Amino acid sequence: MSTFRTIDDLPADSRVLVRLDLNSPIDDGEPQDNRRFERHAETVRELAEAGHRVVLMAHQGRPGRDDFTSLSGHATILAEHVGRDVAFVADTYGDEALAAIDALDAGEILLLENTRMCDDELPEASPEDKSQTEFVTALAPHVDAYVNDAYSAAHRKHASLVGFPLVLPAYAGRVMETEYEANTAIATREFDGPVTMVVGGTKATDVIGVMDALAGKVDRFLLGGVAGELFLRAAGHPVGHDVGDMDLFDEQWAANRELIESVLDERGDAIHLATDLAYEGDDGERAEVAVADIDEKTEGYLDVGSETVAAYGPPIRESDAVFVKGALGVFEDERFADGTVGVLEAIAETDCFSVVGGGDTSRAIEMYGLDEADFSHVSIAGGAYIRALTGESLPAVELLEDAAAAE
Ligand SMILES: Nc1ncnc2c1ncn2[C@@H]1O[C@H](COP(=O)(O)OP(=O)(O)O)[C@@H](O)[C@H]1O
Ligand SMILES: O=C(OP(=O)(O)O)[C@H](O)COP(=O)(O)O
Repeated sequence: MSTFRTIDDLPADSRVLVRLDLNSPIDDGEPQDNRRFERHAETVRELAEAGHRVVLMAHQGRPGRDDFTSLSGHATILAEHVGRDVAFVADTYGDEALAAIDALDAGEILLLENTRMCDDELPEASPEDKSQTEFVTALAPHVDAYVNDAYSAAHRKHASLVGFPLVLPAYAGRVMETEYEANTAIATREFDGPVTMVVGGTKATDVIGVMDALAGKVDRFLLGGVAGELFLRAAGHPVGHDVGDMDLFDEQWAANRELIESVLDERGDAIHLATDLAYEGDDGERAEVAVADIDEKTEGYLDVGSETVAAYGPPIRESDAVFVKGALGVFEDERFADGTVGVLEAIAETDCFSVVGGGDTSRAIEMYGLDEADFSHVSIAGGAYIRALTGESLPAVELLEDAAAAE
């Protein structure tokens, strides 16, 4: 269990500054509703119903990228989930923001503008340095307490995450509590039987490092997605090359080749690779090929094949714990969802401890009519989740623990 102070410990009638992670897919300039809104709404509603004055901070995208937008649309979506008005002010810590904070009544909710629109937020620096930025010194006197609910951003040393806990009493929100407990389970929990990790997705560079770090804790890895093809390539199969204007494989192969080869060499018996792959045939339908029959890379493979899906079922059913990071195929296209849905269905049928992580992968659960209740935890974190799996501590989480210990 964590040693946080939680929102249960807040003094009555507090003016609270709450850090959420509402970072979302942006389509046509508009944020798309997703699990992050639904989960954070619980913390926000509880604070407002308790009579606190609630000031929210969050980020969206990064300067220079297409997904770097204002949070005004986020306020609308969040309000629907909370069931209360969420006011928005297009300012981070200037006079307009401070006046709006001061004007809040008990139970009212205000969302400030994208924290990354303020220069003090982004460069990573120590909590001490961040606590002395104008962003933090301007906002802190206008509130009584700081609540961090943004577990999924807790690996970043940004002002809104690490600056405030040094100058305000700091508490964990409900999402922080539940994500922390479930995601650190693999580092702290002992399992009686085998532990399996399903590894896929596109961010191979992230997960291959995690596979190496978890080698002593995970009994078997079931591979698919981009990482799966890179391991097949290391095993001598001509797959895992970029076709056309793809940019998923070659760069990640160059960056990780040595690590992949050494993980395969040392832990080969624990690593299950696809024996067949799926691609788009000439008729536009799903086609499959046995890996052993692939002589040269001409196709872009978009899923593991049906023989592989069938082979991944038994190890999942025998497991005491299963952790998923990344999809086994391009599940957004129904033709290539078999691998991802197949492993999620196998997990849902067992009563093992299971965590499904990653914003993208977890979307497959509702897309294909699976029941979230059949998994122990569906995480809204990606980068923070895989760091936690290795036992790496997250700076913003550490500060909450320090705040509780110093009480
Ligand atoms: N073979 C593949 N080729 C291209 N994309 C893939 C492949 N397999 C899986 N994907 C994509 O990986 C995405 C999820 O990857 P990633 O971002 O690493 O995971 P998450 O967001 O769950 O943390 C999915 O949206 C899926 O379309
Ligand atoms: O969405 C996030 O991370 P994730 O994609 O790893 O889940 C967090 O909001 C962190 O965002 P960042 O990776 O732009 O710092």
